[in-house]
Amino acid sequence: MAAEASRKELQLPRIDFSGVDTSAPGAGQWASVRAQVVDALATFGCFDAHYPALSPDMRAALFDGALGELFALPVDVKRRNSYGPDKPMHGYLAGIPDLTTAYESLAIADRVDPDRVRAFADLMWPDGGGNAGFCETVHGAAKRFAELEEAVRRMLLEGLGVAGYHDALGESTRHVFRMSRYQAPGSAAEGKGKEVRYGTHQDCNTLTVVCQHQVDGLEVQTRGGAWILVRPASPASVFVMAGNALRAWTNGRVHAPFHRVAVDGDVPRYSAILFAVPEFKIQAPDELVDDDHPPRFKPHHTSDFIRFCASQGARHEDKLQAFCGV
Ligand SMILES: O=C(O)CCC(=O)C(=O)O
Ligand SMILES: [Fe+2]
Repeated sequence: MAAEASRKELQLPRIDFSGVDTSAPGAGQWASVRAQVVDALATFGCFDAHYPALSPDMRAALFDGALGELFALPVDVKRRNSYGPDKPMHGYLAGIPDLTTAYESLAIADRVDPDRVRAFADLMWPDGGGNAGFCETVHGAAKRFAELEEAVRRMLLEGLGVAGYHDALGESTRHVFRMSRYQAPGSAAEGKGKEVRYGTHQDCNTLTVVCQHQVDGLEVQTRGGAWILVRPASPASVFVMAGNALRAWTNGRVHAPFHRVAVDGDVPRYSAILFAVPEFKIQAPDELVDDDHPPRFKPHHTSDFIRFCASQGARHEDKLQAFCGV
């Protein structure tokens, strides 16, 4: 019995979005997928999404083309990707004490529209004629990530009986598209083992959509404390995770899992991630607060919480609770 329970816990939910048209909420398999989404986010705070709308061609162009070109740029060029000291965790990241090692990433912030992607490319390739191929690839892929994020958010709010908030939240949600590279430690033959490249943390935002390319490495901790390696269920998989902003806004209905990235072998790992960052005040709606669900977190702004988290480094502790727990 106990063995059965632990086996069950060690399987992360897998949800098939091939029957969902993100531009037609309610149609097709929407209702049955919604039930799975609500259950997965409440229980695990994450799930594998089979999402063929992000096609093999798009993935190949993104990872084999655009990201390779981007990371080949000199570090001083990549450092131009900054949104200022007031917005830590938004632009170029590398070697953050206690958090990342042998890792670097760049991010396009605020929206994933063509203008933002072009502005980013102009910064990286000022003499390169704007790098139209990069822009088309990155915008096309990021849009698909954003469509899935919006559909998942809508499903969750519908499932919790608070769908009326969806449009207002969407209007003040920004998307940050982050492209990451994790250096390979070296092969076992050279005596190298697994190394943590991004330390244990919970995301600060509402929802995160991660696409790992070829090399796995994302590990998620269950509520019970077990660590699970996220293995994409299919080549069309992406991974969806809830962050502390969604946990707080839902008054704890949604779980925000601790996760980390550890890699081994001699092939670098690349991932592309879309973070949905709320600009609205994080305050659980009245419908989600009652005698059975007393308020768990004080109202706050995510930008303040992000600054708090950035000042703490990677520590395996409940930062949301420390920041605004009731
Ligand atoms: O690269 C990944 O798979 C996830 C990295 C991560 O957890 C993050 O950037 O917050
Ligand atoms: Fe994360």
